Amino acid sequence: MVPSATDAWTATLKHLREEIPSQTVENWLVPIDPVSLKDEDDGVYLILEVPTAFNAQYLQSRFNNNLQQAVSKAVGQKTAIEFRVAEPSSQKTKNGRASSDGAQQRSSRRDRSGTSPRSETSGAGTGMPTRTSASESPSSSGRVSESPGDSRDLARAAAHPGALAGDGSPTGDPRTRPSRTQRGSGSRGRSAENRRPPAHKKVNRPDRQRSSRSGSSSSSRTVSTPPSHLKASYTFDEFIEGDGNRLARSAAVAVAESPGETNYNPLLIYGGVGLGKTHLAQAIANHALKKQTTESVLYVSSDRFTSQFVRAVKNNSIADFSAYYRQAELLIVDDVQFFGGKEKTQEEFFHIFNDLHQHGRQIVLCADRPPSEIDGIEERLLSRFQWGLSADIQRPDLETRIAILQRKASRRNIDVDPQVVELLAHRIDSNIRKLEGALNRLAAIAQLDNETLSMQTARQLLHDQIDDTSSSRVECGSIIETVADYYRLSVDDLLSRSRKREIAAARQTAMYLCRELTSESYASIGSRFGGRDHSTVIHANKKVSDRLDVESNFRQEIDELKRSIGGPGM
Ligand SMILES: Nc1ncnc2c1ncn2[C@@H]1O[C@H](COP(=O)(O)OP(=O)(O)OP(=O)(O)O)[C@@H](O)[C@H]1O
Repeated sequence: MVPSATDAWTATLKHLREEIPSQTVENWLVPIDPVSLKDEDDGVYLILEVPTAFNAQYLQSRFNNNLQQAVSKAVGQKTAIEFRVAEPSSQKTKNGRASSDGAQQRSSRRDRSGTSPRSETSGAGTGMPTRTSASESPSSSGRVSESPGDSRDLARAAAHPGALAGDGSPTGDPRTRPSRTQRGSGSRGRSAENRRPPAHKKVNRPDRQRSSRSGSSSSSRTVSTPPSHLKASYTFDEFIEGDGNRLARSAAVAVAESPGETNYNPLLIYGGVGLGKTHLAQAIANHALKKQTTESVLYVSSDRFTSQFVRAVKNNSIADFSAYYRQAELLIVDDVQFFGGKEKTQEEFFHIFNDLHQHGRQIVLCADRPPSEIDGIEERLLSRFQWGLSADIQRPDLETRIAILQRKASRRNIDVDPQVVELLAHRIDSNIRKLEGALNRLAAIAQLDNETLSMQTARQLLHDQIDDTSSSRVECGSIIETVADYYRLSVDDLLSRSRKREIAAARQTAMYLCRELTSESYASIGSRFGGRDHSTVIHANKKVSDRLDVESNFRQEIDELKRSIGGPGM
């Protein structure tokens, strides 16, 4: 006769409190829910529900023996532990704290032994069986079904002070961290850690053993719900390739296929606002998780990383924080420019970066500008950002913008006239998010009116959009003045018939900006430029769009001009 799961767990906690620092018990063990205690043919099992896959891994790697001994003592006979990861709906927040965290963790384990997930191995030094189990059955590939953690992992790790304090070296220490599952049999290893192979070549590191992260020989598995805050739609398939993003995209695919094994480590993706950096970064994560090319992925924004770090400092739980990130096999940090000026956060990130990099873990970074232009980042960190591959994403050309719009429209079942797509793509060329927003708005209006998207509705929308976002309505007159001033020309020059190269170029720029920043039609803009025909304005618009696609200096000029002009979205 075995006791109830609750009684067994209460007694277990009592025993554990004698061996493990109380703060650690509070942080890592008290949140566990005893689900059931089963007396089965092959032994007794205590099934424990943990908030995240990370908790299960951590407990296994740190307290395997203590847990087994304490549980067996509490139950009065040899008892194995089975971890289950709570469904998100049943996940609780400790102390009523809302758990919304940006970090995300997923781990996967391969059942290299081919044994059933229920087969146990002896816990080290105890002779006791241990298993981490799940509600899923193993995949047919033989990989033991895997556990994407949820986004709350670090919140729990970092928000629970002292989880590691005083109980040994942090799990993040590479010397104590369990190594990774062996991927293949051969190890054509590099002889020196710092020797870098040519791009795309796989790096086989002798030090990269892929054994169970838990550090035990257990064929255990941990399963939880799918990653909650990676956008499922952010995949490579949904990312339209164009000249402006080809390099970044193919590097991202290479990294997702073989995290840590290409020369692109770190992979830094940079580019202007709304051009698809996050999409690409999350596509790496989604692909790696789907194809199981890695065992754990952490995706976090630099802001969240910073706030977690600050909280960890406050709670005296830096070791938790550090251990958490050092567990990642693929770490993606978005918007690293926001590390600027945050010295302590940078220092912590520097050490995490070094540790991960040294151990062949993949790092992906996103920034809204090239590393050399990121202010307030220490030189040593900046140079690491540029260690692997820096790939920029440029504004998509017209064809790419059209293809993106068509894809987005078809995914949302929006019936849209190709002419409307083209109109949108012409009008909004600097930010895909804006482009998508305009399409969505058009679709919503069309749905309300129960009609397909017509050119008229589209024009109206674009007109509205400019009015909505504009705090001060931009006039063609002020655009012409600003552009003339910027290029050290006179307004008369711009309005003249002069074909001098610099004047013609400035005039086209001014026409383009009039079209972009005001709601005026081509014809009306033409009339403002000394009574020119609307086809001249269309031509100017095209010329400028083409230059924007290929000339980065010119893009900067346009950005500066837009800032000087002010108006919508500036
Ligand atoms: N090449 C592309 N193909 C399909 N969709 C794209 C592409 N580029 C961007 N998008 C879409 O544009 C939107 C904005 O992209 P995303 O958030 O990745 O931009 P970002 O560069 O990270 O922006 P920010 O600098 O504001 O963080 C997303 O919905 C994304 O799917």
